Amino acid sequence: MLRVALIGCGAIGSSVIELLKGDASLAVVAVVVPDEGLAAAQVLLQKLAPGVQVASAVPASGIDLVVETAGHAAIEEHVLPALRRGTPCVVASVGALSAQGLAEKLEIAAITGGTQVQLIAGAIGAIDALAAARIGGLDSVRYTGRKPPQAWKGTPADKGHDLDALRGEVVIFEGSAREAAALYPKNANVAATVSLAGLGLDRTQVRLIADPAIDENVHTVEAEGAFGRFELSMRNKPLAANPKTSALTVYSAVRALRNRAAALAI
Ligand SMILES: NC(=O)C1=CN([C@@H]2O[C@H](COP(=O)(O)OP(=O)(O)OC[C@H]3O[C@@H](n4cnc5c(N)ncnc54)[C@H](OP(=O)(O)O)[C@@H]3O)[C@@H](O)[C@H]2O)C=CC1
Ligand SMILES: O=C([O-])CC(=O)C(=O)O
Repeated sequence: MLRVALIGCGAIGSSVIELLKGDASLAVVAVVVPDEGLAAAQVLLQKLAPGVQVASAVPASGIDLVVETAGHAAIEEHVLPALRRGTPCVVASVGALSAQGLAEKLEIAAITGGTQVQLIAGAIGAIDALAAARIGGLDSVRYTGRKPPQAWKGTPADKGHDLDALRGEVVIFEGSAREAAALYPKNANVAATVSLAGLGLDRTQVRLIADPAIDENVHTVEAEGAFGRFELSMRNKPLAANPKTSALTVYSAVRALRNRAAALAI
């Protein structure tokens, strides 16, 4: 049985706990939240997963696997120390790697601990195909993230647009994956994931769109290279608890955890 520490207990984290209930090969034994969120998390977890330890740091012992579902800041704060101690980590906030030097820090921490950090595919598919295509050489990769206006609230998109009054689609960002992930840390993790699997953070073109005509999170990837070309379009259902986040991200995290425990993984 793998003992899991979960960082973050919001929309993704609480759904992961629900899905892992009764799993014979994995048990969430600790949940890490910020100091100021400890009391609220304790109340929530008493109902959701009684007996789980609630803490403001990953316990230094008794943890076989860490999964981050918290946000960019949690990588420096919790993932790096866990890796240095030798605990493997699964990361959802892939956009954090848009900060200069963080990918290298993660690699060094994992090497120091003799372990591995895994970046999950999250809300997007075809990461395996893209990463394989990169080996033959890629010419161009374009990613478009299209979400309903409410998903862009609390982001820089608020400044230029009255999101409640949009009548048609608006391109709220156009630029590199690095800029997108840094400016939209809760909405452009997929941009970072696509870029890290493909042409890199600076050469991957990204467009982010607020579209009042949709109620799904629509992700499109167009890639071209020596392998040929592909176009992927995903229409993801958002989580009720957070319209910025697609439900598929939860399933992707659970898949990554179950694969760690499985004798045969796909
Ligand atoms: N790879 C992908 O495809 C996707 C990745 N994501 C990433 O997942 C993250 C979580 O998403 P979601 O669950 O919807 O977000 P929520 O805002 O619903 O939940 C975030 C949780 O993390 C906690 N938290 C925040 N900062 C820290 C920290 N430094 N240490 C520990 N806990 C922390 C929050 O606590 P409190 O409420 O007390 O602040 C809250 O419990 C997003 O921020 C995004 O980076 C999201 C969607 C897709
Ligand atoms: O969940 C999604 O649809 C994608 C998302 O928020 C992100 O890329 O950060």
